[in-house]
Amino acid sequence: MPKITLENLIRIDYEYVTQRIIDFIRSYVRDAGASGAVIGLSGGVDSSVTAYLLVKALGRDNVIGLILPYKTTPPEDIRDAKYVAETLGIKYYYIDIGRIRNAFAESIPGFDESDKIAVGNLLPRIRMTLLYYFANRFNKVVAGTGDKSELLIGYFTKYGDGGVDILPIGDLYKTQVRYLGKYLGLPDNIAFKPSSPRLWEGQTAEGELGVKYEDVDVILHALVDYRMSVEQAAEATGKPIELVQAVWRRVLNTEHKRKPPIVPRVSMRTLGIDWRMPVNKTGVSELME
Ligand SMILES: Nc1ncnc2c1ncn2[C@@H]1O[C@H](COP(=O)(O)OP(=O)(O)OC[C@H]2O[C@@H]([n+]3cccc(C(=O)O)c3)[C@H](O)[C@@H]2O)[C@@H](O)[C@H]1O
Ligand SMILES: Nc1ncnc2c1ncn2[C@@H]1O[C@H](COP(=O)(O)OP(=O)(O)OP(=O)(O)O)[C@@H](O)[C@H]1O
Ligand SMILES: [Mg+2]
Repeated sequence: MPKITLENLIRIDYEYVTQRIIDFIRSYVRDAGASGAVIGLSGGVDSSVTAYLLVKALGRDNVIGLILPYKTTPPEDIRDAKYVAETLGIKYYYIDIGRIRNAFAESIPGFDESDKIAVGNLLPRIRMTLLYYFANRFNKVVAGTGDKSELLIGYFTKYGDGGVDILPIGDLYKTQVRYLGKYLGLPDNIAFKPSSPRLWEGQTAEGELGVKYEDVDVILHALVDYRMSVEQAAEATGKPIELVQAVWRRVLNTEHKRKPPIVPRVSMRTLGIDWRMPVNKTGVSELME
C-alpha cells in the first residue's frame, strides 16, 4: 500500500498546472462568448490565486474584482484584497454589503441573529447576487474560487460562493493552492493565511470543521484519488480512523451541493434522467454550431 503524505501531495508541477488552468479559462470564456470574468476578492488565498490566473489567461483589462466586506471582514483582508487588485492592475469595485445584509434582517419576520448558519449564509448569497449583476452588466462569466478540498467536503454555501460559472482551481487541494500561490508570486501572508469564510466574528475553517486542511487533504487524496476504503486511507495516511470517517461522512452528506437539483419523473422524458443534449464544453448545444 502506498504511503500518502503531504510532502508528496504538494510536489506537483505548478508550471504545468498553471498553463492547463490558463488554457481552460481562456478557451471557456472565448467559447461562452463572454468579454472576461468577474471575481469576488476576499484577501484569502483561493480568490487571490484565482485572480492571478484570470489575469494571466484573459489580461487585466478583462477581469473585474469585487471587494465586498461586511463588519465580520477583518481590515487586513480588505487590505490584502486591494493589494491583489492593485498589483494585478484590474478594475475593482468596493461595496460594503452591510446595508444590503441589514435590509434582509429588517425584512425577514422573526429574523434570528443567533442562527449563525442561516444568518451567515446570507453574506455569500448577497455576494453571489452582486457578482451576477456585474456579469450580466458587462458580459462576463463569474469565476468561482472553490478548491478541491472545499468542494469535496461541501464547505461552501450552496448557491452562495457555490453559485458560479467556472471553478478554475477546483481540482487542486487547499494545500496545493497555497504553493501555487507562492509559485505565482503571492506574498506569504496571503498564501499561508488561515482559511476563513468570515461569516461570523472569530470563525476559522479549521475551528468550525474540527480538522486541519493538511489532514483533510491527505485523507481526501487517499479516498478520492486512490479510491481507498476508509480503513485503507487511515493506514496509508497514518491518520486516526475516526478522522478519516468524519471526512468521508462530509463528502457523502454534501453530494447534493455538487449536483443539479433533482426532478421526479412524471413524463416521457425527464431532465436529469433521460434528457441528454449533446453540448460542447461550455454547456452550449452543439446542434447550434
Ligand atoms: N440531501 C439534500 N438534498 C438537497 N438539498 C439539501 C440536502 N440536504 C440539505 N440540503 C439543502 O442545503 C442546505 C444546506 O446547505 P447550505 O445552505 O450551504 O448550508 P450549510 O452547509 O449548513 O452551511 C454552509 C457551510 O459552509 C461554510 N462556508 C460557507 C461559505 C464559504 C466557506 C469557505 O470555505 O470560505 C465556507 C459555512 O461556514 C458553513 O459551515 C439546506 O438548508 C437545504 O436547503
Ligand atoms: N469580503 C469579500 N469580498 C469579496 N468576495 C468575498 C469576500 N469574502 C468572500 N468572498 C468570496 O467568496 C469566496 C469564498 O470564500 P473563501 O473564504 O472560501 O475563499 P478565500 O477567502 O479566497 O480563501 P480561504 O478559503 O482560504 O479563506 C472567496 O474566494 C471570494 O470570492
Ligand atoms: Mg476566506
